[in-house]
Amino acid sequence: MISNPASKYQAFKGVKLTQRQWPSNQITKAPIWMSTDLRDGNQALIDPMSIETKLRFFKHLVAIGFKQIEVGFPSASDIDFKFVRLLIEENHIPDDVTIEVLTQARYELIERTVESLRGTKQAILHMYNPLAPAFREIVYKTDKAGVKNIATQGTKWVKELTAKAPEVNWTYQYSPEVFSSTELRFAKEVCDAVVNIWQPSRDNKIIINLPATVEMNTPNTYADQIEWMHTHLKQRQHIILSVHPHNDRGTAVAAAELALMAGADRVEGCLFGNGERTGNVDIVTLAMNMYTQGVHPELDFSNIDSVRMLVEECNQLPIHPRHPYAGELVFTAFSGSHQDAIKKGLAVQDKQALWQVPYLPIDPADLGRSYESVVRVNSQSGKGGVAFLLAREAGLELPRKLQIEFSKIVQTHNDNTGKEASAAAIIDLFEQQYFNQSGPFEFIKSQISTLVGGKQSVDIQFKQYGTTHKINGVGNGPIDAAVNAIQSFTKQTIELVDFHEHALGSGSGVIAVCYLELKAQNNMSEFAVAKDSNSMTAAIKALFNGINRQWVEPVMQKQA
Ligand SMILES: CC(=O)SCCNC(=O)CCNC(=O)[C@H](O)C(C)(C)COP(=O)(O)OP(=O)(O)OC[C@H]1O[C@@H](n2cnc3c(N)ncnc32)[C@H](O)[C@@H]1OP(=O)(O)O
Ligand SMILES: CC(C)C(=O)C(=O)O
Repeated sequence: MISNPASKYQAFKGVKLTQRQWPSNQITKAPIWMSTDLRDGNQALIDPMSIETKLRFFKHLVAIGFKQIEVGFPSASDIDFKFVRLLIEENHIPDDVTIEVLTQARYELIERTVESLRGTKQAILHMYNPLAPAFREIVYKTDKAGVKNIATQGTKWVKELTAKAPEVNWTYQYSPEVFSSTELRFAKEVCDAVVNIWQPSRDNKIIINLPATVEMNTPNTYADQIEWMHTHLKQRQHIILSVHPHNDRGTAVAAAELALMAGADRVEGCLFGNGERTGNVDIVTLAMNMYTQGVHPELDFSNIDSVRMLVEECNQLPIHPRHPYAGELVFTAFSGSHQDAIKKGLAVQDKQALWQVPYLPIDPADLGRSYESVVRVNSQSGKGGVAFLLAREAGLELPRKLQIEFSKIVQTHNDNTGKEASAAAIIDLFEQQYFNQSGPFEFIKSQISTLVGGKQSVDIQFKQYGTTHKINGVGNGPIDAAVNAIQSFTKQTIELVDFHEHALGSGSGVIAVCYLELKAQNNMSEFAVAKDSNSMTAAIKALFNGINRQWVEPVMQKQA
């Protein structure tokens, strides 16, 4: 990089609008979408698509709901010519879909383009030529009149040659290529001249497409340019005003959105932003942005993963895991505070109509994504995420203090491995730590009976270091009775701080999970957990798991 970029690059000068309207406007309906995946997208691929791949992609675009699809540049490539013929001859184009093809403003190319479309019901013939100063001077070695003449002469040829194929209902589209860096008054002059030659009407509008062939400045500048054209073009009522933003500065989506606010009726782009250099505007993001504002985009991305897989296969290019709405990781929170907020948000979401889950701008289910990947746990995660996974994957509803206790265990595990802990690994850790707590005591069975006067008596059979013992205790309730029995055997005080239980499963397979908060030797509390088909047995088993934990841990600490 150079120390003074101004010696090499100049700031782009936008149009001066004093009364701009677009900042106060809102997008309230879907635009006309045009997918150029099979043309602009295809021309930017390392290996352009075969006819079979194009057909597969085309069918998917139709299924998504595109009504206008640019299918190629038939005068340039034999594959594209054959593909257009195949679409027409094998009847692949639904009545409500119009195919579009691109051509340069050269007689023989327009002629071949018209030939490719013979016999179709309707078609958009799209002609382009660049108008911008650098192109005039460097590429065409001509002046404004020279490039204007290419546009007007080309339009006359289009008119003449399409008239020879009257079976087709023709729509003409003209693109002043590199509009984004063309003098606005000149772009208008050329577009007005083209419109004047074509003679559109209310029933047969012309498409004037204003490409940001190279994105030159902040999106508000493009919006100003579009609003200026929208308010200055002659015969605006006979024009469909279209935009075609590229993403050189990474702001194509914003540019398209502001352009719609500025008066554009139509957007050309590609799925996931494929296309020349940094790509065309990403129609998926644009559409889903509208959806999250309550405006239906009239495109169906309710199975976003299938669209992503199709596009990856056809383009042979990967889609970034953080790509908006579609990336593998976009609904995943690793960090503790995000997980906590998502967990709380999802817990109350069922009770309300409006989507309001913190950190998730859209319900993954609307895109056919599950909640499975919403929370993943690594060393950045907190108790919320761990508890969320245990609840979702194992049905375990941990009391808050146990969430804190167990998340420290998970944290240590993750710090040691330095890796993400899968849901299965977390469940395994929980099982080892709480359900399968080994130690000197092994619960065998228990029996509870009610004494005269209402007190509870419990008989417990267990092993200690392999020797079977039978004990009895009496208390105000079965757990109290069991605590008394164990205390008199171990000669240690067991202090029960809190008790939680919940059912797990349903029908005849339902079991109880019991969580006991016990006061530990260090005066801190510690949890003991167990499950059983009988809820009281679960509680007594939990007591044994608890004394095993308290017994074993000091020994383990000594060994360590
Ligand atoms: C921004 C965009 O995406 S535009 C679309 C770009 N896509 C493509 O180019 C893919 C398909 N294109 C091709 O395969 C080829 O360009 C073809 C077959 C159409 C033409 O190939 P060639 O005849 O070899 O010409 P080439 O593409 O090199 O074009 C250069 C010539 O066409 C002229 N030209 C370029 N664009 C246009 C245009 N839109 N209208 C009229 N003339 C044009 C140039 O001035 C140049 O003329 P010159 O030879 O007198 O200097
Ligand atoms: C042909 C035009 C619309 C184009 O692809 C561009 O300018 O990027």
